[in-house]
Amino acid sequence: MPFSSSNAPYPAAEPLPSGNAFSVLVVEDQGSVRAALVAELRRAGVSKIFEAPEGQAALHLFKTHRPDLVLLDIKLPGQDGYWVAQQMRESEAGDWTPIIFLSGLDNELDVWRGIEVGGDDYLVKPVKPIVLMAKLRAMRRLLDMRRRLVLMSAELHAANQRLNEMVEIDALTGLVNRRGFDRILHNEILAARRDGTPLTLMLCDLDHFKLFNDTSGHVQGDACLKEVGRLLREVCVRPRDVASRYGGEEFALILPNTPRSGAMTFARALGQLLKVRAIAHANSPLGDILTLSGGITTCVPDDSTNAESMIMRADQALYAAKAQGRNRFFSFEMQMDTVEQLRN
Ligand SMILES: Nc1nc2c(ncn2[C@@H]2O[C@H](COP(=O)(O)OP(=O)(O)OP(=O)(O)O)[C@@H](O)[C@H]2O)c(=O)[nH]1
Repeated sequence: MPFSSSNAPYPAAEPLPSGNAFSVLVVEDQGSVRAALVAELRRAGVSKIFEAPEGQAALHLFKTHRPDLVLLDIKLPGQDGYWVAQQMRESEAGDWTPIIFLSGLDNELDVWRGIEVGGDDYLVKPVKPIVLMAKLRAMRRLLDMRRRLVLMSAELHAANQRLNEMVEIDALTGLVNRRGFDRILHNEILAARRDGTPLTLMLCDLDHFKLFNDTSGHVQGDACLKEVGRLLREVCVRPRDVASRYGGEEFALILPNTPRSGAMTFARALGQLLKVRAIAHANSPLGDILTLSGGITTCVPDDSTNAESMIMRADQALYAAKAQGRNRFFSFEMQMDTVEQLRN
């Protein structure tokens, strides 16, 4: 008798909790045993049941329908249940479907081998309906728990990504903040070193911005910074150009694959755009509109180049631009060339 009907000492097998549909693949070569299992599963409320008499058909059904649980006989014509279980596990790639082995063999070595090849439990035939139901319930509980975990982990991953984006964005201007700037500059130095291409870093500082705040107030000052942010985003037309807010009224532009001449053209275009936009700066000693000064450094990075050294050079050039009267851009390397020429 393949399926035990005597369950007198046990309470009646209760159906599975209703809710999400639950599907089971029954792999059993003996038609009568299979029919008995299927009938019992139906009684238990299993909504979808797939049947296979041997391994290849079972694998095909498994891959096509991805059932929630597999009841798998060990002795099958052709490849045995151990092999089938192994193939199922390999085809899942990170996923998990509970597999319960069914066999008339009740020796411990079979249990060990079944679990070893990826089985989750083992039932000795004839199977009592109440035991089958208990196992189904337990597996379903595990499956539900796993699905919740997978969902939670996907949500956590998405939240982490959002958080990462948020912490690299400056709240006022919407530009990349200092943290993002540090990361991107570091990566671009590595990329430019690898590709042997010129990288430009430009530090820009608004001229007499303290005066702007003192005259127009902080709210207007903030609006002005926002407008400058928009403008910088506009001039960064290449996909890898990055405009960032480096500090209070300081901005930094990372311009990959941009040589010295290109950097100067870029700086001129930026100055021109700022002039056209004509943001009022009533008390500026330089005129009645907002201006900025910039320090530029350009290099094909070598092993000694790092973010600190590039920032230092751009900062030095910016200092010179301020000292020479503001509303201008200085290139660190061009200054060096000039110093070199004066020495000769
Ligand atoms: N409204 C506003 N002002 C800011 C913000 N961050 C920095 N500032 C102001 O920017 C001003 C910078 O002043 P300074 O460093 O003296 O520079 P400056 O007046 O622009 O003079 P130069 O750079 O030498 O031309 C200060 O008044 C800061 O308070 C901000 O987020 N909002």
